[in-house]
Amino acid sequence: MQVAQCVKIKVRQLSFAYGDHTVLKDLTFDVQANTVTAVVGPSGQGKSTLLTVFNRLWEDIPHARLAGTVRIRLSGNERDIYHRACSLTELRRQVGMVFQTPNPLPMSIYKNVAFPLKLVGGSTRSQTRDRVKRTLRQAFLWDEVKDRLKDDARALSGGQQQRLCMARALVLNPEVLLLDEPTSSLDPAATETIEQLILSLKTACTIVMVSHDMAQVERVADQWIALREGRIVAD
Ligand SMILES: Nc1ncnc2c1ncn2[C@@H]1O[C@H](COP(=O)(O)OP(=O)(O)OP(=O)(O)O)[C@@H](O)[C@H]1O
Repeated sequence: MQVAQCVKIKVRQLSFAYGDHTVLKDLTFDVQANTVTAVVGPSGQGKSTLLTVFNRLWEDIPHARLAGTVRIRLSGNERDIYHRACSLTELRRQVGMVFQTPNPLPMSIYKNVAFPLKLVGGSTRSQTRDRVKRTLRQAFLWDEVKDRLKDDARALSGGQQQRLCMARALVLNPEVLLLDEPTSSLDPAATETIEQLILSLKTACTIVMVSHDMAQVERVADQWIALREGRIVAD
């Protein structure tokens, strides 16, 4: 059966500047739902900046400004994420992010994944337990940590820490997952596991990832956006 494609993210005439340094210039593109889109290009071209546009993470940076529109289909409705009616808390729940260097919180493996649920509130202890277990399975980590859930998360290997961070981002069921060079600090085996994980997550969410590694992009991405001097180029 053919699954109808729908547009998840609609970017129109997006420009972005830090003070008088314009980093993104007049970008227009769509991201289809349940796909992996890679953002590629040389260093300093605005790839990480573009990711932060999708969850408004840049907004506290002094003198940073954005023009154009970014619409994301969330809970079935297309939303202008910069409209004042769009709640930042809700946006951040639905658009998760994982960074280049794994950043586990200084607490147990279990508590790392349970943390966002605790912040949001409303889950019983057994609901939290079930959700943490399900998410650790989804992040390909359960079998490796099920007997040491109370251990400090910082004792895990780099690859395990990154999968834990993916689990922490996934536990609230985000519709969009932003990954900023998620494997750049990992060895080839850990990288392969994360790539398998990314592919498996396509059924659950739409992924936008920054990568410097074109071989990786070929392996995991359905489309890519190449940035050069702030514009999209066709390579
Ligand atoms: N908070 C900030 N304030 C001012 N300028 C910034 C800020 N963050 C990034 N920049 C500048 O914006 C430009 C784009 O940075 P960005 O990190 O988005 O690029 P990138 O393509 O992700 O780079 P890399 O591949 O090296 O991570 C760079 O010139 C950078 O110095």
